[in-house]
Amino acid sequence: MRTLNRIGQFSIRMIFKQILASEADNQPNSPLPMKKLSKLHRQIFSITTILALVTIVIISVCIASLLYTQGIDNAESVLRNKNRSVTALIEGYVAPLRKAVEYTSSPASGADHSHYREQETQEKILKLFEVLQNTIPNIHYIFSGYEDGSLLINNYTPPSDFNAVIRPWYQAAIKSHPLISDGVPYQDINSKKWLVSFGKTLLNAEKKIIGVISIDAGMDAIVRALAVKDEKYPTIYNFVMDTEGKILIHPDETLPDTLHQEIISHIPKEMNTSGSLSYNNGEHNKLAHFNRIDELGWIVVTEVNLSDIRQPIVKTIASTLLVIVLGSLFTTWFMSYVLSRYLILPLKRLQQRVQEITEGKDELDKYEFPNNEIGKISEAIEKLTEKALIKKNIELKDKNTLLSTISHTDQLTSIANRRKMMEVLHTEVSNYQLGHRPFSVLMFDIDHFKRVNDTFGHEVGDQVLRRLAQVVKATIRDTDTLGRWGGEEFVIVCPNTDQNMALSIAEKVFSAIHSNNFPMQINVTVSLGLSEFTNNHSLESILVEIDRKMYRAKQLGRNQIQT
Ligand SMILES: Nc1nc2c(ncn2[C@@H]2O[C@H](COP(=O)(O)OP(=O)(O)OP(=O)(O)O)[C@@H](O)[C@H]2O)c(=O)[nH]1
Repeated sequence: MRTLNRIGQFSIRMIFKQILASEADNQPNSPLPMKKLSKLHRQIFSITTILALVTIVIISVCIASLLYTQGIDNAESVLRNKNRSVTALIEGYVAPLRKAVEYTSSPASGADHSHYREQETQEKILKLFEVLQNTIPNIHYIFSGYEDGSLLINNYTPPSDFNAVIRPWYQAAIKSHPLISDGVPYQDINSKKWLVSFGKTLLNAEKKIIGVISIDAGMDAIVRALAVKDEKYPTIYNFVMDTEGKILIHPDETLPDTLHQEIISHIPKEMNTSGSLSYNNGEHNKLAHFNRIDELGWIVVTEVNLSDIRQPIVKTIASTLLVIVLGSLFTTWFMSYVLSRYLILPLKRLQQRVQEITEGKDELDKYEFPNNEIGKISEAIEKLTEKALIKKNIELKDKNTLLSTISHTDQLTSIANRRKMMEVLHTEVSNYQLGHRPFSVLMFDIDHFKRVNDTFGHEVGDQVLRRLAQVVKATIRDTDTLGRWGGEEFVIVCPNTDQNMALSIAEKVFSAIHSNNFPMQINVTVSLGLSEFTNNHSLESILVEIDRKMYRAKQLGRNQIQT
């Protein structure tokens, strides 16, 4: 049983492992590791497992009780059949003996026992005994005893003090008068063989008892019948007892005369009854079947240890339950697999893909949803989410671009504003520090711009600022950045540009401004300072330096470049 239990537990553990492992294996198109069970799967799995366990328990209890009842019924039927066959054999064995007793005791036999003292009668009786003994081979002795203590028997001379009247067979027959006595077992003094004796009273014409006729037969055949074993139930055991519960015949060598009161109390008193009973003989719980043969005063009992019956039943129950448990676990695993494959996996996949879409993953891995309602709904939801999100992403990107442009652009001139120019300057300083890439910074301010505003108005002033920005932007290289530093002040950042190249750019700017037609024919000039960034500079110091140079240009009469 223990081994069976261990095998059962091991198998159950293995199947549970398989069930959990199958979750990860069920992802044929899965690019993502799915080590954990999904919440939905866990819920479904626990519900199906609980249902399976409850079903297993209910089915197991039903099957176990059914198998147990059936096992006990089978054992009872085996006991009944065995008991019946032993009873029939005993009855068949003793029937001719009893018939012989009846015959020899009746006047119809031709032997008139009332004249047993006469020589002729004795000869007749002895002849009759001889014939019967030859006819029925089971007869060991056939003899008659008479009220005067004498004995009539072939081939035996009783001792001189022999008194038939006090012999047990004589007493038994007297006790049973007018019927044949019960079968009385006894051990023969000479052969030591166990014999059974049947006797009947002999009557004279006045119906007065004058003696007893007795037939003794060997019990070997009965003992052999009782000794028959059963392969299925090794402890099966037959015996014969009298109505007091005393064992008369059983298959052992000796005949114990122990009392079996515990059985007798269960056996009904009605004549010739049979049935089942269970009892404890002090050592074992027993199941038994009995058959009363009241004409013999015998009860034939066939008993077996209950443990003998229970053992095969328990084995059958255990193996049946193991099959049921394994079957149920396999069904649970299969249901889990099917649910996972066609219901939970697509939903989990949908959840991941929607998450990926919302997290902004550009390209989703290829995944084919199953061809069922869940698959179709999942596909539709995925597409819907994708569309909505792509639209939102585009809108957001546009807005971000716009925001970035606005935050880096000067509103009036549409060139870079001061914040943008600071970023450009920081980048150039970093590049310079990384690879000594030269760069130069130019700063210029419109001369007497206040007068423009004062003379032509602020609107014209704005137009001049816009035009100037256009002109300068068109003049410098694409790699150079022009920005409005503030008011009428502008900055140009020129990467890969040393002092000389910066001067030439400044001159080009000057020339472009001079040759340009500004609104209202205004003559626009600028004062410009420039510097190449060197190891001695920081961003702050170069800005201060070019500002000073620009100021000096103003001081020295404006419309000039200071390097
Ligand atoms: N129309 C217009 N005028 C501006 C703008 N920003 C600054 N200004 C004007 O630019 C003028 C600058 O004057 P100042 O700082 O005195 O310098 P300036 O008149 O150019 O003289 P110098 O720089 O010494 O040659 C002020 O009148 C400002 O109002 C702008 O965005 N639009």
